[in-house]
Amino acid sequence: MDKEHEVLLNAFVIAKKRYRVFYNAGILVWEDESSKKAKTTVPITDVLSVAVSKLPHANGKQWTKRSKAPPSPPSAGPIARNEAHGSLDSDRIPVLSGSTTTNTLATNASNTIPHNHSNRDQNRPKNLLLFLNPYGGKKNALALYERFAKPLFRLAEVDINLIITQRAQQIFDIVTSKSIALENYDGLVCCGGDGTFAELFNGLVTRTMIDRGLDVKHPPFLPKPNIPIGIIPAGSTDTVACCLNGTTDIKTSIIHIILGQHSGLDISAVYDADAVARHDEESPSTMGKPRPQLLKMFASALSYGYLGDIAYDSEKYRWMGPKRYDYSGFKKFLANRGYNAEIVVHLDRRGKQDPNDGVRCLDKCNRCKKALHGREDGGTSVENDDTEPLVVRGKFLMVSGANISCSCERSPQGFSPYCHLGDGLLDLVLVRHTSMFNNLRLLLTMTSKTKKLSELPFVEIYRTKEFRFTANRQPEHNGGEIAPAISSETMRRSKWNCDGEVLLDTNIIVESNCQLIQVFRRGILPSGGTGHGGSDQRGTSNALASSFDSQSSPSYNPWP
Ligand SMILES: Nc1ncnc2c1ncn2[C@@H]1O[C@H](COP(=O)(O)OP(=O)(O)OP(=O)(O)O)[C@@H](O)[C@H]1O
Repeated sequence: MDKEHEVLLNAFVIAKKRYRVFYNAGILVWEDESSKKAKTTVPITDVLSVAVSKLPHANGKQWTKRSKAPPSPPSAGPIARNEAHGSLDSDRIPVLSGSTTTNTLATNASNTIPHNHSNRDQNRPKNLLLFLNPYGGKKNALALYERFAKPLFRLAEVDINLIITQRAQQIFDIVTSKSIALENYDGLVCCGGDGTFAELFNGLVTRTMIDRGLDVKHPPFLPKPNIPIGIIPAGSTDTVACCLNGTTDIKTSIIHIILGQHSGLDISAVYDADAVARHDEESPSTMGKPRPQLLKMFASALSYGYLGDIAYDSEKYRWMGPKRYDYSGFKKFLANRGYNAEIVVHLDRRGKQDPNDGVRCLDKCNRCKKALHGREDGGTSVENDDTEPLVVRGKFLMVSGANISCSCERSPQGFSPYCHLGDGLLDLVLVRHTSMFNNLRLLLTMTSKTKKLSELPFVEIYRTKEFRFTANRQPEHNGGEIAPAISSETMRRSKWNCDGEVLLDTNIIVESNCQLIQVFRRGILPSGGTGHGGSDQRGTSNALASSFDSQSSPSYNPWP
């Protein structure tokens, strides 16, 4: 740093030690004068808010104290602050369980939200629509919001319109309701788990299809929404938040939302493979390739077999909270069920898409950057169909499509640690049905900090843009002959676990969509240095959460 350009901002004493704060070349520096090496630096762009303190310190120990109460939210206008509704939270918008909309939301372009953001000229979100799921995780999302999110949003003068959901699917219904003018918001945010986030982006992509006049059941393509979304983790697993930020720390996510940087996240779409077949048979002369029926989109993982069974079974025990996954997981582990299936996966002909290449998706990831601009590592367009199909058949304990690595607190390496957030590809993870002993190895590997699933001999991982899954079918009757009896064991089918929610359609096609949505986040820095997505190191978030009071101990959640 050039001393000449240093601007002293303040000097003060805490517990007989002298400190000074100065500004230099875009960096704020807090320095202990007795030991010039003891410095804390913050880029000016990372400062959330500046408050002038009129009360230096009453007892000589505390340096600053906010001199005034947090700014009261700006006057309401048509976005009513709901004291009138008896709400405890002045930002809260009440909704009934049957609601798909509410007349207190921004419903058309003229109902713009008044702002009072004189001290911010950066490109940060000024008003957000925030959906909170009070039902997921440990059912403490509202308490977490009140404790961590609300003060930070107030500090940063971000207007929040809060909707506390009253039922499942309500976020989807509200976001897809045309009567709400989403363009009046700088972002849509949810506070909940992976299922809540899934409702939000499924709703937003569907809304974008509706706005563009596309057929939402058989879309010719998935359009990119132009509004960023964010997640404040308050679920059971919080895999998405963990992969986006390198941590499930709630303050880190909130600060990333406030700072407003966003980047592209791949979204994988699940189509009904049977609906395609029927469509083809009915209209063989149809011009062009008929599109299969879109069932759902996912951001973390889609799993058939073991994890599908757990998702289905554990819903019955939701009252147990996150422990339900342990309980159902144990039951399904003992059952050791295998499922017959055929998977057709499209692989890069040149073998350049290696899911075990050791390259993690970190800050300024080259792979994701190139994918967005139509090129992947090999220098050719990802969109180019330079792939060949590989057919894999057998009996599987589990078949999973990982849209992201799926690393989380319970499973530090996730399904596939080198899966990228924005390269337009997903990792197909096939776990063969074997012995109970191998299942135990699988579980130990899944929860290990260092071991990877790819190291197990009964696990195969393929990187692909799409795959087709067909559960074992009853052989067709041949010329009136009676087909040989097939055991119920052979014909058994599982369910799909799609971002933690159950999907009942079995035969599906899965396709990744490169950076379909924009999410509030910053790149994850490699731990122990800087780098651009090229090293096999666990990342750490580069947010400033550590400067705030610490959250209650992180929950170590099971990993379905
Ligand atoms: N008010 C509500 N009542 C009942 N269900 C709700 C309500 N609001 C949202 N939901 C549903 O709750 C389900 C679970 O939410 P979510 O996935 O966020 O929590 P979780 O399953 O505990 O966490 P994770 O997915 O991270 O493991 C979602 O499918 C969502 O649709």
